[in-house]
Amino acid sequence: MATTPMLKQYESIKAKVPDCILFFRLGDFYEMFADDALTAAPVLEIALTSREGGSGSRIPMCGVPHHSAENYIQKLIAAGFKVAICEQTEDPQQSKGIVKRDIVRIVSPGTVDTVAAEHKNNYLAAIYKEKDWGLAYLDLTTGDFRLFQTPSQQTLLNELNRINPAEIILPKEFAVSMSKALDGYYSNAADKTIFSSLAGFRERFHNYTGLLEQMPVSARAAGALWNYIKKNIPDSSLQNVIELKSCRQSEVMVLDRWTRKNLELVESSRFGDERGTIFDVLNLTKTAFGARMLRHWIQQPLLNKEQIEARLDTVEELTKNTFARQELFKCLSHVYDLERLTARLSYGKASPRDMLALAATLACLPEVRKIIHQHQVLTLTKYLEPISGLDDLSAKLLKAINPDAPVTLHEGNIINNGYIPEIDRLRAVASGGRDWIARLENQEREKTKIKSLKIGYNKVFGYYIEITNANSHLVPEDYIRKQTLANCERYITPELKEYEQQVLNAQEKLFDLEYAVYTELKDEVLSHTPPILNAAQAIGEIDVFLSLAEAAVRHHYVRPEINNEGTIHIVEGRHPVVEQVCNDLFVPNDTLLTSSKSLALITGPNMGGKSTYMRQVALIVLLSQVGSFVPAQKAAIALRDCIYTRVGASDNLASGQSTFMVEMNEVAFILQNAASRSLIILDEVGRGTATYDGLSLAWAIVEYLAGNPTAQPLTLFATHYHELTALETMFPAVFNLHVAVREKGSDILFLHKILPGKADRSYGLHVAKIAGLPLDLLKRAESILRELESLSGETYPDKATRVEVLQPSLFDQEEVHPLLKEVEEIDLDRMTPKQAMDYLYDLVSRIRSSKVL
Ligand SMILES: Nc1ncnc2c1ncn2[C@@H]1O[C@H](COP(=O)(O)OP(=O)(O)OP(=O)(O)O)[C@@H](O)[C@H]1O
Repeated sequence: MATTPMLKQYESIKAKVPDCILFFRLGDFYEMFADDALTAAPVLEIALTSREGGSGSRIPMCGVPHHSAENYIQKLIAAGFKVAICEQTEDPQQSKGIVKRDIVRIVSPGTVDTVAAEHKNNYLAAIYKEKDWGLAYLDLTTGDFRLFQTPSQQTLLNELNRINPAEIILPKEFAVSMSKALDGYYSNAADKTIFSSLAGFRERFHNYTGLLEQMPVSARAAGALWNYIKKNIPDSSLQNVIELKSCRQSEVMVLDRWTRKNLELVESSRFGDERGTIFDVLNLTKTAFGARMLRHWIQQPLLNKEQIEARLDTVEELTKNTFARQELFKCLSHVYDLERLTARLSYGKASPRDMLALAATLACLPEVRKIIHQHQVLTLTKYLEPISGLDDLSAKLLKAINPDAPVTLHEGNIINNGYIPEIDRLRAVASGGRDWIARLENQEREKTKIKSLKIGYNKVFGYYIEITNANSHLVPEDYIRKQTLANCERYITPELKEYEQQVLNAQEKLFDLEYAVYTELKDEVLSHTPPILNAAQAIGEIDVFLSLAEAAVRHHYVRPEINNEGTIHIVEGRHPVVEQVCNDLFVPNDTLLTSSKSLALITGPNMGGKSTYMRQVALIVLLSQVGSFVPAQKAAIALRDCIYTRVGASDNLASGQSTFMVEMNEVAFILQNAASRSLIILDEVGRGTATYDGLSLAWAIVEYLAGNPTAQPLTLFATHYHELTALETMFPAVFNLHVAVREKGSDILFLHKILPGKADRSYGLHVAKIAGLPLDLLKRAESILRELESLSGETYPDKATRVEVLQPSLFDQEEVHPLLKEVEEIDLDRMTPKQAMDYLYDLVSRIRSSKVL
């Protein structure tokens, strides 16, 4: 129990935020005490000390400097803590007794004002449930605020998965029932009252009454979200949040979370980040907000043909107008993150440098307009208006703010000379004062004949004259002694003090005036928030179009033709990501899916390229609906409402589901939701269970998809169950494709070419050989394979597949070539480098002349 008044004050404040680490402001530091200190010190890697807690006890303590607190706060947030910031709420010099302190802000993952990932949004989400599910999410660092409402919990989870919120608020009563579904998210159970007192929110968004009435459950979630922010960041004006948007499912393509994951749209399974994704290939944007917008576009392809064609028109024009594209790109590379700068301004966190960045960005807008005009980029003319009207503001800021302004606000040097006459005058007095002091120093040296006489300054005594003890006998009588040090004395004179007062007064007035002028400028910028955010939106879109056009040119993409006839016809299609790693070796493939031939069954060896092919088709369709050009020689794309994929094995052991269970869940979801305007990719469905169970399921799934006369989605189905190929003769919609391989002795060569008809075999054992399984094991596997095939042969729908297997053994031990033997026996340690080189030349020439190796 603390007994000092300060620690008592600490305890009473800490009691208000038991779930937070309390940053308690003491002078220039934020201190943490007791359990908070014990928890935070190791996370922040700072020293743990202790402080007198009264009655001889000591309390653990650690602290961080206030000017670098942001980094430490971020570290604690990243480690899963919430941080409450407690400031001194009165001037310590004016206060009697203990300084008043209070909590000014509670920082949690969804309410941080700085985020490291510039390409990603940082959403705070709230969920509410009545009959429907309501979702609202807001990125405080960009002002993006959206509503989403759906009757299906699965769809809600899907949307959550897409936006990947940093934090979720939900009413306490759902917290338990939702805990499994929200596993992996940072969630906060809140009191129901914050979901019901919506007056403040409704007042702020009174222009959106219609939307709020259409989406009443999401409106509640949005209101709760608003209340939560107002409570946790009471002094934020939130002026950067000006718009409320709705996310309507009917306007964008449905991509469930498995599809987004399987197609590696914005996050790859290999790296867990954007490397190796479709976003990575297309993202040539120059601005952070352009990159964030592209991320959204890729995850939300459009459904409306006119909108898609309009985007394609813009991309096409920019691919053709190379000069305009390059000029615009050059211009946008000087653009800073307008959305996040505006957000920082509205939190009162913007430094003069942020204002300069904003001004420099706005100063690029006339140039963008000029390029659009000069190069007659017709599809971009609609952006001219939103990027106009801010020139005066940027000119004013650039005139007002010193390009070398410091990060801090209270030490002057913010405002340029020549902007405000009074600032110039005060600055002249303050710096003239320094010249005057230098003159006085010389004058006093001459007068006293003390060469070492110095005039110095410190915060306690102000200006003083310092004289070493050796010269003390020369000190004039009018000097007033102020301080005695080991080898000198410090004096003042009335003249010095009088001038000091003038200088200090001028400096103080200067700093205050500079701060006031800066605040005025800041308020003026804030009053322009809506046009600035509109300009950001326009520049973001231009940036995305430039990026799509540049990617199209660099990677040789073509404009897809969008149709409503239900036909996907791709000539020489490529996988946009795999082709990047294969360079010129990628083998393009054709695709033709129509309403009468809607289900392609693809067989062929492991490693043949089946998955790559199916994903490539899905990605080409998706990119077309994003409004991007596509990797193909020609592409006619039937508009799709949704793409479903079930690719490869995945498990969700954390939620207690086995691999097979997850697979069946995903397939069930697809079958329940697929309709004629869906594209379905199924890769080796059924392989997670016993062979016959798997085969029967796969068979029945194909029948289900191909046999429905009213709703036949376009489907690509890859399988190792060769028996399924017989379905081609039973269902008119089904047709077989296979991946070509060439056999070369006991080896196989993957041609990665998709051809009509079925594959004759799987080559699984060949692939295992390539992977390096022991030869003895492979031989044994081969004999088991033959045995099994002869046993089960009669049950195969098509026996032809079996005959081919009866061929000479693949895995007989090969005779070792004499050259290899010779090389193996060389003793390299006994050779000089010259001998080794000669030997190598000889070896190469023998190999070249030999046909054997
Ligand atoms: N069209 C292509 N051109 C060049 N290389 C390709 C092509 N398609 C696939 N590949 C290469 O082959 C590898 C295997 O492809 P993929 O995973 O698609 O085979 P698969 O037939 O689905 O195999 P499995 O049946 O074992 O899942 C890929 O990693 C890629 O490097």
